Amino acid sequence: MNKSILRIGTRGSPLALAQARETRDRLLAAHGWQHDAIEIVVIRTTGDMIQDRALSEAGGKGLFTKELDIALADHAIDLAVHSAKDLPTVMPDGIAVPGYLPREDVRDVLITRAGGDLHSLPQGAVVGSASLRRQAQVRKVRPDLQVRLLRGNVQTRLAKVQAGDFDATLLALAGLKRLGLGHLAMTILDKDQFLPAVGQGAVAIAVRREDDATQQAISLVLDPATGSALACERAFLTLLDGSCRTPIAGHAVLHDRHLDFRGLVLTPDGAESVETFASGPVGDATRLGEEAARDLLSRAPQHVLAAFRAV
Ligand SMILES: NCc1[nH]cc(CCC(=O)O)c1CC(=O)O
Repeated sequence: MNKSILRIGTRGSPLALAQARETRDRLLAAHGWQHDAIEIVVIRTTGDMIQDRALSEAGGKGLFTKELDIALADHAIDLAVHSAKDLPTVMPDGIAVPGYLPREDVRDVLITRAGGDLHSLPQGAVVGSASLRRQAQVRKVRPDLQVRLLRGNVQTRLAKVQAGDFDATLLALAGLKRLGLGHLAMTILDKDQFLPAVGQGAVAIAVRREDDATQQAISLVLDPATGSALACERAFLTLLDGSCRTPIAGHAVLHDRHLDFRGLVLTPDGAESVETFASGPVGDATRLGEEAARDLLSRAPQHVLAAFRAV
């Protein structure tokens, strides 16, 4: 056997490392390989170095993937593991995303010191989030709350709530579970009231487009149901999202061979929102997401879409 069969590239955050290890462990189990057949290579990205402003202002999602794309192209790694939520809709030339690990729970959770849901927070309480989608959905439910920028990895955000700098924050349940923090005190937010981000809870694997050997090797751990849901969600986002400056949510669920998709755009203050639904056979995943996006573009008022048109 070769000394190191596959090299997995990842960011160095605890969540990124957990996702890379899950990918490694699934590959080792699926192939019956020895532990040393896969090496994890940590790569620092521009997104990891920016802590002081919203990433949407600093240049968007590619900030978390660029250095990993370069490492793939340079043959420094064979696959890169990403949170699907942080993946740009268009990958650079030569890089492909053949699929995803089985999806974790897609829901958001609310973390507070006292426990409880958004309605239980006192008037004017301070909620921290870096996500325009979460900020807008919080303001929609509770316009009286103060929503402030809170960046950093999951542990940093939890610590800021614990320290009293913020009364609450919102996080993906998937990330907490993958970090082994699924037992923390939290309130799980209903998907109908708090629609997740496109790709939330899914781990994407990127490879060199021409690297058939690696694509063959990872095919054993990819989940087709997650792939179909993500094809629909990402088609929706691709037509709508020129930037990540617009609060946007979208989620597809597969029942048997049938996909149900729901999409949402909001104004940043949450005062207005437009929703869309699409449903059809799983083979039409991409078309369903595109149809949902066109429906929103045709029905949403001009000012709600202003951020899309600006780019
Ligand atoms: N933008 C950061 C990010 N990217 C993916 C996750 C969580 C894991 C997931 O959604 O799969 C998080 C943290 C969070 O939103 O709580």
